[in-house]
Amino acid sequence: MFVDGREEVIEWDKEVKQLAKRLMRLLSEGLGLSRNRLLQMSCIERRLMVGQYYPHCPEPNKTVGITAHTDLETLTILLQDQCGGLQVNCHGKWIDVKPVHGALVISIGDTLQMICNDEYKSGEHRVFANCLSEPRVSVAVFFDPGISGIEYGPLPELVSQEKPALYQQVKFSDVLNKGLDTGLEGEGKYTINYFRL
Ligand SMILES: O=C(O)CCC(=O)C(=O)O
Ligand SMILES: [Fe+2]
Repeated sequence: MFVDGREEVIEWDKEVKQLAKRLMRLLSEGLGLSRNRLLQMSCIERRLMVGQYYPHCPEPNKTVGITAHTDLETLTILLQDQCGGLQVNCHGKWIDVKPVHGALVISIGDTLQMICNDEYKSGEHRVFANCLSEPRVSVAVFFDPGISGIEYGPLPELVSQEKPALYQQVKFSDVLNKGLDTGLEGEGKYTINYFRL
C-alpha cells in the first residue's frame, strides 16, 4: 500500500525548522553569547530530511544498522519509532537511547562542536541491526550551513589564552568532503580530529 505523506512531511519540515531555531538560540545563550549569535552565522541555513528504514535482520549479531559515527553537521533532530536500537557513547560506555513516545533526539554535530571550541560535543552514536520482526523507522533532519564559502571554526568570544582555539577555520563543504571520504569506516571522531589544531 502506498501512503502519500507529502503534507505531513511538509508540516514536519516546518515544525522542525522552528524547533531548530529555538534550540540554536538556547545553545547560543548556553555559551554566554547573545541569543541570535549562532543563527546570525547561518549555521542552520540548509537542512536534509532522511527517512531510514531498518528491516528485520535474521542475523543481527553479524552486522550493524549504522556503525559508530558523529554527525558532521551543526544540529540533528531525530524522530525514532518504538523499536529502539540507537546507542550513544557516553564516556566510553554505550548507552541505549530508549524510545520515549513523543520525544525527539537532539544531537550536536561536528561543525557546531568546532564553532563552540568543544564547549558542546558531538555525540558518537550507532544503531544496532534490527532483531525485531517489524522494521525500524527513523526520520532525521540534519541542519548545516550549506555550501556558502563561509568559514567556520572556534568563535573569537570562546577563545582565550586559557582556552586556545582547538580547530582550524573551515568551510562546511570541506567538513562534508572529509566525512564523505572517510565514510563510516573511520574512527567515530575521525572527521573532526582531522581539523584539530
Ligand atoms: O536511525 C537512527 O536512529 C540514527 C541515524 C543516524 O545516526 C544518522 O543517520 O546519522
Ligand atoms: Fe547519526
